[in-house]
Amino acid sequence: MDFSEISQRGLVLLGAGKMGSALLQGWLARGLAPDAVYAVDPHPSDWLKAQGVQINAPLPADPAVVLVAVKPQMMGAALPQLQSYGGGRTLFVSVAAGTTIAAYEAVLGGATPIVRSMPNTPAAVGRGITAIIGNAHATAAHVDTAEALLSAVGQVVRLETEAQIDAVTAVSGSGPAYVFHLIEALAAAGEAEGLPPEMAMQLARATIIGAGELARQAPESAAQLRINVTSPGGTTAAALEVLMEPGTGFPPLLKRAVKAAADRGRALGK
Ligand SMILES: NC(=O)C1=CN([C@@H]2O[C@H](COP(=O)(O)OP(=O)(O)OC[C@H]3O[C@@H](n4cnc5c(N)ncnc54)[C@H](OP(=O)(O)O)[C@@H]3O)[C@@H](O)[C@H]2O)C=CC1
Ligand SMILES: O=C(O)[C@@H]1CCC=N1
Repeated sequence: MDFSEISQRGLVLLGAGKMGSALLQGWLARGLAPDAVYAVDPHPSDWLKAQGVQINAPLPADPAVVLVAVKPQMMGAALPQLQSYGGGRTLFVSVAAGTTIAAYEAVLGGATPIVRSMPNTPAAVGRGITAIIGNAHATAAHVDTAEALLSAVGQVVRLETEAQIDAVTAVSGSGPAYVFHLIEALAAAGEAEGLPPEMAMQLARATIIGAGELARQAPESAAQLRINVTSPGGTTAAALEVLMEPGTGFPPLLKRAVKAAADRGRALGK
């Protein structure tokens, strides 16, 4: 990405926790000058302090971008300090779950260019996926800038409507937690079948990583990759009979889980 405008005008990073830091790491790796970044965070981490960015310093008058990465619950306290940037040349990019574009516009003014996004934590290793949607005042160039910033940590998809973001949050935003829980549950099941705990965890972790990498590289669909593991009358078929059981298997369970997450996202937005 060409960071020249951000280098000249600066980027304010509001909240340098897990997500803010993952993004910052991606930008710095792509060549953004550290001193163009103004991080605002009440408790800067040692990692942040070592990056050479400005931390809780006086903010620039006309930053190119404000990236909002505080928890939705902190938004009410955090956002008003940036109100003076509203309605001007500054692009706001939000990664917060549940905070709507309308909520930003209520604080910053309707004429503010805003891109709402939903990334996920694999961004920390450059393998995230982020969905983005701009408000009426976000030009194509603004959305391109947001996409460039977010693609520093992985893939980016563009949404057609803001309403889709609650489903995105429930699938890919929260999704890494489901996969980590799958590792935990698979390891525990291996222990129950007699494996030592450490070995069960090693096997479960390597299996999720290996299957994920195969899903990334292989041209086949996920369904075909599943079929490739499944010998007729074999062990996988026995397990899949349980996991694909109507009413109790993975599909209805994940449907309930994803719906709960999407409902929570919608509730946070009220
Ligand atoms: N974690 C995830 O998987 C994902 C998170 N998100 C979204 O990203 C946002 C951040 O989440 P995450 O990084 O996990 O949370 P973190 O708690 O790790 O980061 C939030 C940071 O904001 C800081 N903070 C609190 N109050 C203020 C303030 N007034 N001004 C500036 N900074 C402040 C916090 O400091 P302190 O801890 O000291 O209070 C913390 O360092 C959330 O809105 C979440 O919805 C989106 C996608 C995925
Ligand atoms: O749990 C949350 O609310 C955030 C949003 C997606 C992942 N973490």
